[in-house]
Amino acid sequence: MSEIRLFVTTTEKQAEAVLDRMSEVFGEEDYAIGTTEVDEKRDIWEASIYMMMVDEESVGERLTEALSENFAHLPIEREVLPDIDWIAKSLEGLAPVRAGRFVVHGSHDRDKVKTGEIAIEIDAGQAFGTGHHGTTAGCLEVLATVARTRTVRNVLDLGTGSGVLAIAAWKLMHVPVLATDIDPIATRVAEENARVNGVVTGMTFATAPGFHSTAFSTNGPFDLIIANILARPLMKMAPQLVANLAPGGSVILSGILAEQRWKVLAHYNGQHLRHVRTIWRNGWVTIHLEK
Ligand SMILES: C[S@@+](CC[C@H](N)C(=O)[O-])C[C@H]1O[C@@H](n2cnc3c(N)ncnc32)[C@H](O)[C@@H]1O
Repeated sequence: MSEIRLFVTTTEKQAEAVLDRMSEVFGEEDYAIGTTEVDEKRDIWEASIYMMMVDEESVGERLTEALSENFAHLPIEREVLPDIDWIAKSLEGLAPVRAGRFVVHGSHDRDKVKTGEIAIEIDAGQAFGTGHHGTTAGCLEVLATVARTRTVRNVLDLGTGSGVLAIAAWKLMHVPVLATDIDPIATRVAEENARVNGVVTGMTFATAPGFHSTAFSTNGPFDLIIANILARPLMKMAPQLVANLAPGGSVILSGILAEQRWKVLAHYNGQHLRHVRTIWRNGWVTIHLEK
């Protein structure tokens, strides 16, 4: 059965206000809600709620009612989230990607893994993260360095997508990993990918926008936090992210365009993190910071 996203498009400030209203009405129920940046320069954001098609009518009516007082001018839009097979088809045949000691490959390329490599099998699917994007590859490269040079007892992968980074961290360090995403489909795909990659224990999954879940206090604070999201939400989340970081812990940030890196660094320096290293891949930067 298809999954549906109902959303409104507005400014960041108003999207946050809509999100608060959605939390008041749907907060106790099992629907994922969240805001997403669409266009940073023009300040266009979406506030969304996700549900299965069977619940769409009742959620739609309650959402219309909830937004009627202060947000009636924002039309409620609808998206049917695409089926796995459709996306998988368009990405079939992708070649394996190598970063640090990792090789991320599809199931059709299992035989291309070389001795000594850490293989992560991810078939292109509904969640971001086949290793082909400069941000994912950048995170894998920095992750390998952090694992070699720092003591890491637990990891948070915020915005896990396909789960590729969480699986990489687990395979490399064999420590508990919390993998979260705002998108319930991603969380589900990540869990399935973890299973395919032989992760049997030690990995926890949660659907949550930002740090809005008890999973963070239950599993944290973390020695390593990886967040490959986008510059704007990363800047906004800086205080919460650092609050969930253990003393001496490392942060790997990505999803940042080269020209945005100074702003992001300024936000994290403001939270007393020290810049360790920045790497570039295809116009994207990945930043390693330390508490
Ligand atoms: C660029 S993808 C990264 C996926 C994977 N970690 C990787 O490196 O390939 C970003 C992911 O972050 C999730 N995301 C975006 N905003 C978020 C938020 N506020 N809280 C949690 N997850 C978020 C998206 O749903 C998406 O799966």
